Amino acid sequence: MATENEKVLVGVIGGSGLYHLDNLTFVKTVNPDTPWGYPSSPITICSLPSGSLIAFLARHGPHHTFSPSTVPSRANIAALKSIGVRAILAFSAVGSLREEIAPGHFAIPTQIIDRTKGIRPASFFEGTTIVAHTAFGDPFSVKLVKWLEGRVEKVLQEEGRGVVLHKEKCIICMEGPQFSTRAESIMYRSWGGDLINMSVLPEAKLAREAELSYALVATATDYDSWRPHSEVVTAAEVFKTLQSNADTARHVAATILEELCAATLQGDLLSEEKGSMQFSIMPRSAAQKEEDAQKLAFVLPEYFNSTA
Ligand SMILES: CSC[C@H]1O[C@H](OP(=O)(O)O)[C@H](O)[C@@H]1O
Ligand SMILES: Nc1ncnc2[nH]cnc12
Repeated sequence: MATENEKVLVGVIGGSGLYHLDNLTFVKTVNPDTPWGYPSSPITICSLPSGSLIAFLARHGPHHTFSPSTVPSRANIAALKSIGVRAILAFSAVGSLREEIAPGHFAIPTQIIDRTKGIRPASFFEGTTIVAHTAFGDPFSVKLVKWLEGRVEKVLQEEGRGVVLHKEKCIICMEGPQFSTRAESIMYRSWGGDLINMSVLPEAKLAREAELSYALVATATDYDSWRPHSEVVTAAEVFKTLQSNADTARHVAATILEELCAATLQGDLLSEEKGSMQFSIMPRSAAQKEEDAQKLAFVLPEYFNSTA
């Protein structure tokens, strides 16, 4: 029986350039076989100085072999939940759609515009006989975002490299793998987009379905392609800031994870998501297949009793 300290309540998802964390003691790796397959990388369990455990998962795999469209997000989220994770701190390399968000700056978005093309499985209920409609008006955990804003800003200020944190921003999630055209980039700005990436969806949707608190720390690598007299975004441009952003992200994680584990253990950050699916799942009918309920029990044991 795991003690409170041994529970892995916090998961970190690393994006492009962020394939490991620093200043943690390696405990073990686990690779849960979920009804949606294996996660993109084995999950590394590490301990913090207090003994609290965290789980780290590389979104694109340890050797970056999954493109944004092929990341097995259902397996990733289900695997994290299955080992006890309740709150996810995700990192992502993003393009900036605003002059004031310079490459090297960080942002914690509060809204998302979905420009993926429907080719990524985006629901645990997809392909089953069970229907659910999940609230997603606030796509990130409001409490976790608020909790992070002050802390991440403080770490960045103390670090002294002038990394600015932007708050209350809207992120466009595009399909990729190609970057946007100039016309698309300009259109996204007119829609109110501030940031752009290829990875926050369906990750955030699935975290919500799994009743996990989820927030994103977006690390700006480029200005995308909207600036009239500038070059368009290229991978080479992104790579210029990817490494230093990842170093800063590791520093942020190393500084706040201890307190994040404690807050998660106390349940302070989880109250919005916990129980949120109760009225999202359409009432049981005889037409719902038992095998589907068993599959969903892996990620939502609260509502589906597994008889497997
Ligand atoms: C390497 S540029 C495009 C790529 O970078 C971002 O990945 P992640 O969100 O995992 O950091 C972006 O979403 C694209 O997937
Ligand atoms: N400009 C951009 N568009 C989409 N995803 C990105 N990730 C980093 N920069 C990006």
